[in-house]
Amino acid sequence: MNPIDALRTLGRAADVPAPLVKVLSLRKRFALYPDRLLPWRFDKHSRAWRRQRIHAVNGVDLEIQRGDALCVVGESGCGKSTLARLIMGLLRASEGEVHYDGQRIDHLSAKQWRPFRQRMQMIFQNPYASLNPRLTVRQSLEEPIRLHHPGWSRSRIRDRADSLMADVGIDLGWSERFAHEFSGGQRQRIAIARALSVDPEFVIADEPVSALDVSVQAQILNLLMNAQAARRLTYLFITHDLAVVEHFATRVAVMYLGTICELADTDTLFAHPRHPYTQALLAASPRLEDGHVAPLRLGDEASMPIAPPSGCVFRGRCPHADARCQRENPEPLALRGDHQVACHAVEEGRI
Ligand SMILES: Nc1ncnc2c1ncn2[C@@H]1O[C@H](COP(=O)(O)OP(=O)(O)OP(=O)(O)O)[C@@H](O)[C@H]1O
Repeated sequence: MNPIDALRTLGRAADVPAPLVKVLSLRKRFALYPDRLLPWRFDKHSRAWRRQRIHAVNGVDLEIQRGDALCVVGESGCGKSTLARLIMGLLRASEGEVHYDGQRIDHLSAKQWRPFRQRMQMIFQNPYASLNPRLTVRQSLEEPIRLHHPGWSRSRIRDRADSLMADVGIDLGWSERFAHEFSGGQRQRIAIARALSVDPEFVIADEPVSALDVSVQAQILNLLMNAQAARRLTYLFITHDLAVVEHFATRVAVMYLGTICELADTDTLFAHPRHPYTQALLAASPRLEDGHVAPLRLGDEASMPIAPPSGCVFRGRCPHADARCQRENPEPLALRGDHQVACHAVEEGRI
């Protein structure tokens, strides 16, 4: 049985509700030099010519249940945004599958994607990415409503835009202004209103507050949390800020070099992190000055997504790595409840 079929069987056997989003063995490789004809390099270890590619997402399995606020954390370049774009159909996967509400969506055409565009929306770090500078706020909000509800009257569309502005705290008197006339926080409110305008059920927010002042960040996070409660949304939330994770997430996936090394509900992850990388991340976070997690220094030999090493991708920086870690890629190990960790040292009880 191939690994994807094995995962499917596992999913059916478990007595849990069907996930809203399911990702199976997902991989995305980018050409390193897309403009070069021969992006090959001689690998002296395997004594073979290898095509140089960036392994941005390198075998991710993930389930998101309805009502989850799943935060994906990890350092810059570990593949968080690529994972989000693959799920949203903005990028084609090199391998693996994405399922939404029981239907496979990773291979659909643009036309087949259309109903999912209404159900799945994305909020970006830079709201300019989703706001057309030539449209007023009202036009920005009315455009997607009109597109997804072609039968609606002008007054109904207008009423919906008004109520969205009220929901996100944008004064109705400003509805004829353009995006550049607003502050960063207000622009993000408009981008959120635009994403919510089509009544999605699943929202991916890619670092939605990291470009904002700290004082504004909490307001936007509260807005997103209130929207989740009022509209029964499911979130995939990408961030590198652990304070945001603790405030916002119901579950956390920790990513390292294209793979998920640990996944748990938020309380468990902060109270009992098991993967050495998660422990290092938490130790580096100011909130843990009370010595809750022993500080852990990482080795320097960070691996590159261009040539991920054999075995565990974290082994070059891990103080617990041994010969098995060099050889074998660790599979996710189920601990208590929903807690999963991919680490040989944890599996063998060495840490
Ligand atoms: N279109 C692309 N072409 C080539 N390489 C890409 C492309 N998009 C992403 N990458 C590479 O893939 C890897 C993962 O990038 P990605 O943006 O997903 O990481 P990230 O964790 O979201 O980082 P950050 O937090 O800095 O946004 C990086 O090495 C990046 O340079």
